[in-house]
Amino acid sequence: MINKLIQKIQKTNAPIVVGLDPTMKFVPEHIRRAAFAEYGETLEGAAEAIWQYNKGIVDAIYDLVPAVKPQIAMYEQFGIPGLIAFQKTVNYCKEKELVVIGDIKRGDIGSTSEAYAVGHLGKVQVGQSFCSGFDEDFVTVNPYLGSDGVRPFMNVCKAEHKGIFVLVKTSNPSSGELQDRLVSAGESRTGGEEAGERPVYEIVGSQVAAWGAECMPESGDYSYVGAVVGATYPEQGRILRKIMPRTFILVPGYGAQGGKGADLVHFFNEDGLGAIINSSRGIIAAYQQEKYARFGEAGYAEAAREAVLDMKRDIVSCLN
Ligand SMILES: O=C(O)c1cc(=O)[nH]c(=O)n1[C@@H]1O[C@H](COP(=O)(O)O)[C@@H](O)[C@H]1O
Repeated sequence: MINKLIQKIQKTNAPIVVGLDPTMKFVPEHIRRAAFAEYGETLEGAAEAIWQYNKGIVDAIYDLVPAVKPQIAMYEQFGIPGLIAFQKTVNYCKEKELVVIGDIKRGDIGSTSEAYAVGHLGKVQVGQSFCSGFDEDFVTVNPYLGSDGVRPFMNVCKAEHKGIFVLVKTSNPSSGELQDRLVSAGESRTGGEEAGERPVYEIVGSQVAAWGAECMPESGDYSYVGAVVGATYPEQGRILRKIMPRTFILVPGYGAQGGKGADLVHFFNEDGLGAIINSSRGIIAAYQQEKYARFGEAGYAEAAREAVLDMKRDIVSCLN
């Protein structure tokens, strides 16, 4: 799957993921009205509204980008109907040949991680049969529990030719509270600060590179164990790019969180690959920004398409 993602990035010339993070306040009035007329102001009505909204966006952008990233919390807030909307969204994006990154941020003790991995990337045994659960192509993984929390995902990826992105340095304002802490690492930091101490995110990055070395596809330069590093921390991105040369980096934080094309250059390798940039609200709710207000609510999908084209111009011009 990592090679499919790379081929699609090359074909579209757009190292971009559109984040499908719907909330009711983004869904245009005409979609909400139709969904509530059919299902009432219920969880079913809300789930129908976000599914129809997503479908409009996917139809408008699927030819421009290689991948989408539905964030499962945005669907879980609507309970079981929301999860059905998540499943419909994953299936529809796959029909459109998009690579689907399920943003689930899971990670637990080994036996529980195995269930997460099977449910989202693999097949669960039901009697003599094996059935797919959500069946995304990649998922995001939280490494806080260590190797036995991550290996079940690696094992399922190996069997199913799928992939993961492991949180290394997250984009949020307080990510440094824990992730930037200097801890004893038993080796000196390159560039030499205090010998034997490294920030936690560097240690996690080294660990991700080691997991990744065990998970190289039969051909190709990049592992199917990737990393998540926020666009809001370009300096850490530059350091991590060096620590994890064969790791593909998923970079959230562009747009709504303040990341810009110019911040992203060092997330990429010399081959022009190695990173894929996510924007969610900046694309799917573009029509609510002054810049795209001319599209109006009814034109929300066209506004999303225009925002993808602008993002692509920004990133490609900075890379060139
Ligand atoms: O794993 C992620 O995707 C993720 C990691 C991170 O460090 N920061 C981060 O924002 N994300 C996700 O990326 C998306 C960013 O959304 P926007 O800020 O609207 O572009 C959300 O779905 C977040 O959950």
